[in-house]
Amino acid sequence: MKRWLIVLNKIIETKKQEVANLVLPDPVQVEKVSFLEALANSNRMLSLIAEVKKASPSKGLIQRNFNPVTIAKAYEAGKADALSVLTDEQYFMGHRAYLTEIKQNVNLPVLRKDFIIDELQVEESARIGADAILLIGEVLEPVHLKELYEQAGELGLDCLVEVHSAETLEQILRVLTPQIIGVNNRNLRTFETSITQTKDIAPLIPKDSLFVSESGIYEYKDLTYVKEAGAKAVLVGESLMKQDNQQAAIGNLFGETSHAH
Ligand SMILES: O=P(O)(O)OC[C@@H](O)[C@@H](O)c1c[nH]c2ccccc12
Repeated sequence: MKRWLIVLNKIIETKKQEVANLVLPDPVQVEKVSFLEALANSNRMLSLIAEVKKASPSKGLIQRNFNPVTIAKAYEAGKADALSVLTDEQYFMGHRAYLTEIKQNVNLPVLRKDFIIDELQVEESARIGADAILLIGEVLEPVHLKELYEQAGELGLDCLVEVHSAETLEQILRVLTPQIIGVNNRNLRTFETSITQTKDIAPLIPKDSLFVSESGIYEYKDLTYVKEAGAKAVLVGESLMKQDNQQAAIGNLFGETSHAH
């Protein structure tokens, strides 16, 4: 078996251990900002969730001199609508402290990007200052996903419900109509990435759900492709992170003339 095929299973094993050892931090005092509203009210052709991501299992180290707050501020200056912050330590070199520090320094709503499998992590997300969490359809049983979704709602957190395949989305829609649905263009088991996934799944997205296209978006023509397919927002990490200046990187992606150097 190819090594990458077992990465997702390994990540979930790690998460189970983390949950078993999890000590809930004291809640931080930060201002809540609506993730959903920020995405619904963008001035751009597509709303942008810009991701603070140091490394990943598929790409390795993306940015060497990584300072999460500096990046988040540059994304804010570049007029991102929301941020996604990786908090997984072992596979993405993230940290929950990064999310808290960003919330203390930036006014954009922040999504906690991690592999959430347990109620305790939802509570933790609220305490560290997240405005939203990611729930992954390929990782959670639909009924459990719905429970976590409802718990998040009670804590004032929005959920980005992510799916890769049509089958997963169909199963989820039997029990829940998420307000925000993300199609991950990357298959988390093979790492194969193609934005055609967004177009293929688009007909299944309920009309009242905000449709996000995630991963593998590199240039302006990718934006027009997913917009054409019906997406209202994009989640972009690597292509912004690998450039020197994240503010300019947003301008480059959207084809705006940027004077930032
Ligand atoms: O770096 P990219 O290809 O622009 O992708 C960003 C984001 O979609 C990706 O990091 C992601 C989507 N779903 C995930 C689930 C877990 C970890 C990471 C992810």
